[in-house]
Amino acid sequence: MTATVPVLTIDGPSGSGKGTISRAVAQQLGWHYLDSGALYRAVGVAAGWADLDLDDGGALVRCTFDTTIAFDESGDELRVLVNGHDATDELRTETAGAAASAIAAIPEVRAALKDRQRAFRVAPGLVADGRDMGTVIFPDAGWKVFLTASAEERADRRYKQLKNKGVSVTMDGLLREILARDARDANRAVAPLRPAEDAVRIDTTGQGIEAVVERVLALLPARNV
Ligand SMILES: Nc1ncnc2c1ncn2[C@@H]1O[C@H](COP(=O)(O)OP(=O)(O)OP(=O)(O)O)[C@@H](O)[C@H]1O
Ligand SMILES: Nc1ccn([C@H]2C[C@H](O)[C@@H](COP(=O)(O)O)O2)c(=O)n1
Repeated sequence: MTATVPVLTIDGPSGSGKGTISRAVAQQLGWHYLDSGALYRAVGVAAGWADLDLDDGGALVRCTFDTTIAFDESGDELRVLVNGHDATDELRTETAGAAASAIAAIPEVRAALKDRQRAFRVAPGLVADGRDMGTVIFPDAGWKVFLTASAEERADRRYKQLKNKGVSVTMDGLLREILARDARDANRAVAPLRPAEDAVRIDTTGQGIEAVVERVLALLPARNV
């Protein structure tokens, strides 16, 4: 019975630290981890490979059904295979993020990915990160967190992350992209980015990663629930 498997959801805007915090918390708990954004990014990348138009909703829905997405957790880093190809690095680009955000506004795409996300709810537990984990995918989750940080700090985090990878970017450009993605994710008609009513909101502006991990872990009364 999957509904009895405990779930912690961590939603929030781009760069709020969802992935970093979720992975660390899942590791400490020994739980599984769902990076739901990777599914939307994978469809975006597959659509790019097939040269699909991001305005062609029908083709994007078919692409969602046709795209195979597999997570390989055997190494140090989580690898994502899209249609059998390791697309991990391509998935993390700003282009893939923007495509994912556009595709994610199509209700049929969201519906097609629902069961794939719920299938991650496997014992001993799941930490799920995204935009609608607490509101739509796992509304019965035992713990819900909504992470935020100022747009400037999120752009700064992304700047440092990309610079470390040798990617040439500007702060102004990143800030613009973050604000545009926030607006698209929060204003779409279906499953918009917003905190669940019962989510604990944590503003991570000026807070280090370890402090945020501890705050999230402290929400779970017994850490081996
Ligand atoms: N509390 C924090 N303080 C400082 N840096 C952080 C913090 N949380 C995350 N970071 C850093 O910010 C960058 C972005 O974090 P992360 O990828 O986890 O964000 P995200 O919310 O999952 O973003 P996206 O939705 O775009 O995938 C990473 O380089 C990460 O190390
Ligand atoms: N649960 C989710 C997860 C992601 N998306 C969309 C919107 C995001 O801008 C894009 C990329 O997500 P990220 O990898 O940055 O977390 O995918 C969504 O609509 N719902």
